Amino acid sequence: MKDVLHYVKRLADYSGFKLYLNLIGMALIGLLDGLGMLLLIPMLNMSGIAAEAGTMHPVTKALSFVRDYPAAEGLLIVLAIYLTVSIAQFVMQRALTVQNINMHQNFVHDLRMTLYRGLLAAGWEFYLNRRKSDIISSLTTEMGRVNSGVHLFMSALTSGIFTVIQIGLAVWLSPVITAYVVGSGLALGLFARRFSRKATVLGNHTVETSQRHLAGITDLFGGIKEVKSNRLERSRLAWVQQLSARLRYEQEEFTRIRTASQLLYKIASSVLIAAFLYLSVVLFRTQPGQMVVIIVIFSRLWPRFISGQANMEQVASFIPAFRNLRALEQESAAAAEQGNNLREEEDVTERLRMERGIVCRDLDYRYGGEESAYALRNVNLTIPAGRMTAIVGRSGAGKSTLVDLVMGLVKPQRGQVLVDGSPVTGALLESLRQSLSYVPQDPFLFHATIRENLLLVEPKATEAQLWEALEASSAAEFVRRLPAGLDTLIGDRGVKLSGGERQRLVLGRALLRKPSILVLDEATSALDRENETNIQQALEQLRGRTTILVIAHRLSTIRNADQVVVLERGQIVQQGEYGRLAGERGGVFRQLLGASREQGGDFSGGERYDWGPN
Ligand SMILES: Nc1ncnc2c1ncn2[C@@H]1O[C@H](COP(=O)(O)OP(=O)(O)OP(=O)(O)O)[C@@H](O)[C@H]1O
Repeated sequence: MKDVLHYVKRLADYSGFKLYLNLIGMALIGLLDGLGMLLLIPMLNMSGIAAEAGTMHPVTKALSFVRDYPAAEGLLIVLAIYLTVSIAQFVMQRALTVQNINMHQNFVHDLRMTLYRGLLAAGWEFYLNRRKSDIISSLTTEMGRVNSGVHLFMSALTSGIFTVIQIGLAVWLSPVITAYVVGSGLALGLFARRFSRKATVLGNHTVETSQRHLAGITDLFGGIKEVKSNRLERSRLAWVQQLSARLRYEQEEFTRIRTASQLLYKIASSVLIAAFLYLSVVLFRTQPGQMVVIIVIFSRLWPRFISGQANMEQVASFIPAFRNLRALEQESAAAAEQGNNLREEEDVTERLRMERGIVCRDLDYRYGGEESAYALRNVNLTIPAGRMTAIVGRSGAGKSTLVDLVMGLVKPQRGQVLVDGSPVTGALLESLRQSLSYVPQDPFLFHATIRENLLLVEPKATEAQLWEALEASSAAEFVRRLPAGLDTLIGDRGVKLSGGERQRLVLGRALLRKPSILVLDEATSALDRENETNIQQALEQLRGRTTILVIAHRLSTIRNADQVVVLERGQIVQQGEYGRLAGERGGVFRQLLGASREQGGDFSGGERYDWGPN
C-alpha cells in the first residue's frame, strides 16, 4: 500500500491547494446533500405524510416561521429552499468533477514526463539487463493502472469525506440507529479484507502474465519473417493459446472475487435494512419523519460504501503495477548519466573540438558481477584525432564493448577513458556525444520518409546539405530513382529498402551531422564492393577533420586505416599499420586476413602477402 500512497502523495504535491480546495468542496457538497435530506422532515410534516408528534425536530424548529403562512404556501417555501440547496450542490459537484479531471490529467502528464525523462536520461547499462517489452509494458499497461488506481483511491477518499458527513447527520437524527448501522458496516469492511488480499495476489499474476504476453508478441512480430520462413506459425499459435487461457482465467478469477464480495455486501445490506426497520419501529420508536430521512441516508450510503469497497479491491489488484512503476522510476533515476537531465528546453551542449585524441587507460570491463568473464581486460589504446582507427578481432573478442566504452555508453570497472587528457564524465561526456555519429550494425530507421529520417539528426539541414550527405554515402543515386525521392516512405525500420540501401542511408544521416567523431560498427557489411569503395573514398575526404573508429569483419574496408587494433578475448594482441600487421607471421591479424580472403572479403593484399601456413 505504501507504493499507492507514494503516488497519491505525488498527486497532492502536483495539485497543491487545488486538492485541498477539492476536498473542502466535497465536504460542502456532503453538507448540502445532508441539508437537502433534512429538509425532507418539514416537507413530510407539512404535507401531512408523516406528522411529527411530541418534541419538534431542530430542522422543523428552524423553519417554524413557515407556519405563519398558509399550508400550501409554506410547503412551497420549504420546497424552494430544498431546490436551491439541491441546485447549489449539483453545480458545485460539476465544478469539482471538472477540477478533479484537470488535477488528475496534470498528474498523469507529469508522471509520464518524469518517467520518460528518467528513461531517456538513463545510461546504456540500464538497458543492458532489461527486456524492452517490460519497459513498454510499464509505460502502457502499468501506467494506465497506476492512473486509474490513483483516481479510484481519490474517489474513495472523497466518498469517505461524504460518508463521514452523512453519518454525522445520521448521528444527530438517531445516534443509536447510526451506531448500529456503522458498526455493522465496519464489521463487514474488516471481513472484506481477505478479498483485497486475494485481489493483490491475483494482481501480481496479472502483471506477470501481461508482461510475458507483451514480450512474446514483440518477439513474434519482430521476427515474423523468421516465423513465416521456418513454419513456426503453429508453435507460436500454441504459445498464444496457452497465454490467452491464462489471461482468461485471471480475468474470470478477478470477477469471481469481486462478485463474491459484492454478493456478500448486498445480502448483508438487505438483512441490515430489515433488522434496522424492525428495531426502529419496535424498539427505538423513531419518529416517522426522522426514520424516513435515516432510511434515505443509509440507502444512499450503502451503494457508495459497496462501490468504495469494490474500488479499493481494484486498487489492491493494481498494487503490483504501482510497485513496478515506482521501481522503474527509481532505477532509471539511479542510472541517470551525469549531467544528462534533459530538463532544459534546448540543448546547449557545445561541440567537442578534439585536439589530440582519445586515450583508453588500463580498461577492464565485465558485463556481469565478479564471477563473470572479462569482456575487456587491461586495454591501453590511443585513438589519434583526425585519423582512422580500425578495431578487428574474432566474434566476441570485445570490439563493440570497446567502442561502447569510448563513447561513454558504459563505464569501465577499472581504468579511464580520456579525451584530450580529461576523463569523459559530466559536460565532456555530453559534448562528446553531441559531436559523435554512431552507425550500428543494425541501424535504426523510423517508419517515415527519407527526408524525415535525415532531418531527425539535423533538423535545420537544407535540401543541398541532404543531397551532399547522400552523395557521400553513395545513397543519392538510389534515392533519386525512387518515385517520391526524398519523400518516399520507407516502412517500419526501413523495411522497404534493401539492407545495403538502409546502411547507405544511415551512413548519410551520420555524415549529415558533420561529426568530429564517426563510429562505424560493421556499418558497411551489406554493401557491394562498388559502393564500399565509394564510401571509403568519402571517408578519405574526412581525414584530418574527423576521428573515425571502424569495426569491420571484412578487412578490405579498413585498408586505409591509420592504425589497426587487433582484439583477442578482450585484450589487445596487435596494434599498428595494416601492412605491418599483415606481414607479422603467426599474428592474429594475419589469420583473420586469411579467413577474410577465403570468404572473398579482402581484395587488397592478395598479391602483396604470402598466404602460406604460419
Ligand atoms: N549485454 C551483454 N551481456 C553479457 N555479456 C555480453 C553482453 N554483450 C556482450 N557480451 C559478451 O562480451 C564479450 C564481448 O562482446 P562484444 O559484443 O564486445 O564482441 P564483438 O567483438 O563486438 O563481437 P561481434 O564481432 O560478434 O559483434 C562476448 O563474450 C559477449 O558474449
